[in-house]
Amino acid sequence: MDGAWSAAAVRRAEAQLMAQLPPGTLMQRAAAGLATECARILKRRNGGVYGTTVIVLAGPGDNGGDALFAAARLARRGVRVFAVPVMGERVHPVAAAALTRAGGRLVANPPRHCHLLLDGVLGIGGRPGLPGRAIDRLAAIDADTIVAVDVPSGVDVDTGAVPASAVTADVTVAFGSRKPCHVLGRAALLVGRLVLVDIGLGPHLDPHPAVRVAGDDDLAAWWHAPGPDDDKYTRGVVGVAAGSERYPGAAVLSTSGALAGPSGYVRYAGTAAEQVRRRHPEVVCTQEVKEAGRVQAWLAGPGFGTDEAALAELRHVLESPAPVVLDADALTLIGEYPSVLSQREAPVVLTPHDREYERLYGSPPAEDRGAAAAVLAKRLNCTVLLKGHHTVVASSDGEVWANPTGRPQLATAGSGDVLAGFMASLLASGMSGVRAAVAAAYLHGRAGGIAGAGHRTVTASDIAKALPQAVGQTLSAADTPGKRR
Ligand SMILES: NC(=O)C1=CN([C@@H]2O[C@H](COP(=O)(O)OP(=O)(O)OC[C@H]3O[C@@H](n4cnc5c(N)ncnc54)[C@H](OP(=O)(O)O)[C@@H]3O)[C@@H](O)[C@H]2O)[C@@H](O)CC1
Ligand SMILES: [K+]
Repeated sequence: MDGAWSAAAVRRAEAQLMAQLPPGTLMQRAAAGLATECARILKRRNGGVYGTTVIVLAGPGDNGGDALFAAARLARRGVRVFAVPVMGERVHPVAAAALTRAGGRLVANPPRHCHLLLDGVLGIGGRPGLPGRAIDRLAAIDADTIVAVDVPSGVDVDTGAVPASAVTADVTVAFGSRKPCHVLGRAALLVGRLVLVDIGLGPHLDPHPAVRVAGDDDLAAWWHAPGPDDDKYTRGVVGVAAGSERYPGAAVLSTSGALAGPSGYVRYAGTAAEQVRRRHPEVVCTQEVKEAGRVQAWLAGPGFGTDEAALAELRHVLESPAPVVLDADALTLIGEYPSVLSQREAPVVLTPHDREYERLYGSPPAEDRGAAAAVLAKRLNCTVLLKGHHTVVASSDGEVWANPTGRPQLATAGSGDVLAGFMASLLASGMSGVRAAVAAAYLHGRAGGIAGAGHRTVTASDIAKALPQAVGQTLSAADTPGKRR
């Protein structure tokens, strides 16, 4: 498991490491990594480094220091460097002197165009918002590529909120570890491509990051691969209570998601049985939840309706001792009748988008989306998957996960139905609520990437079809592909 560490946690690790090293070593490691990435970009876009133009927006702290030292390295390779102090004359004095010695210039008025702009205004010491001069300069300079140093300046580093002006980067070169702003909220949209430079901080970082980020190895370790003694029942039976006469497609799509998961058997209960049977002959269909027989996990909600019949079916699902995923209309019903959840002891995963969150919580999610998911999870004693361009999962005891695989193509009608069905299958196979939510978001995002490769347009059915390939790619990429049950 990887993660993102808060500014305070990074500073604690930095202090431990710095105590073992000569002064300035970490900044030189950071600057070397940054200069290497900049040179790579300049070479790719311009065929070479020599003769290109780089402008540095330099703030008053060490973030500006990193940028100036990196720019000095580039100046020594023949780059024309112009550094603009954006907080009066306050710049890192040693780094500024190094740049001048290397042939770079500190100027108030840089050229209007550059091949690469280095955003060294604010790093982990920055408060949200940009100094006025940085805003003016950003507006006046036409840069082919903007590279943010450590974080895009102006964002709230620890929450990913962007309450005021901030830099929009093409590439962010981060030192030592990810920070929450790289993976959460609107800030994550400003990061561009994230490049991590190892400066030796790893062994000194707290083992519990502020935000967790799953990878292929986690997914493979959590995945329940069938063993020789398994049958369709022991692999887990998943029940899907979804769809209605008006919205039969939701039933078809959520069963498609469930069929792509690791469980061995999918039951469908609802009024769209005919459509489900026609599309998926392997699904066993009944009209009502209480006729469905035993399952190891339920999904309730997609296309379900919010009338009395739907509420009665939801109550039947929640009476079951199996874990449940509640999605779409089930969330609206929970918002209206919160007491239906109060007797629940088995795990519940809720999958709200922002409007559904508001129905459940009473106000829209805060810009700190990790905290927003965590407060709802705590209040309702559930796992919460808060959908967005960077989906977040929170457990009721405050664990927060950011999904690294999402992409805008996933915002298509029915995509959430597929996600919810797939997640229910993971739960039925024996995964915990949090892991099922994290794994489902991860693989669904990857499936969206496969389905949308080459800028193809993507439908929810395409995502469902791509899920088995996403599972295959993820398990094959990991060191230990799936554990035996
Ligand atoms: N940690 C590590 O392991 C390593 C860290 N390294 C680097 O150090 C960076 C952190 O540097 P840092 O601590 O000097 O803080 P930084 O972000 O440059 O700015 C603080 C200054 O900005 C000011 N200021 C703040 N907000 C403002 C605002 N909104 N508008 C205007 N001004 C504002 C604030 O002034 P104040 O207002 O508080 O007087 C203060 O002077 C880190 O991101 C990384 O790049 C690497 O070199 C090596 C390893
Ligand atoms: K920055």
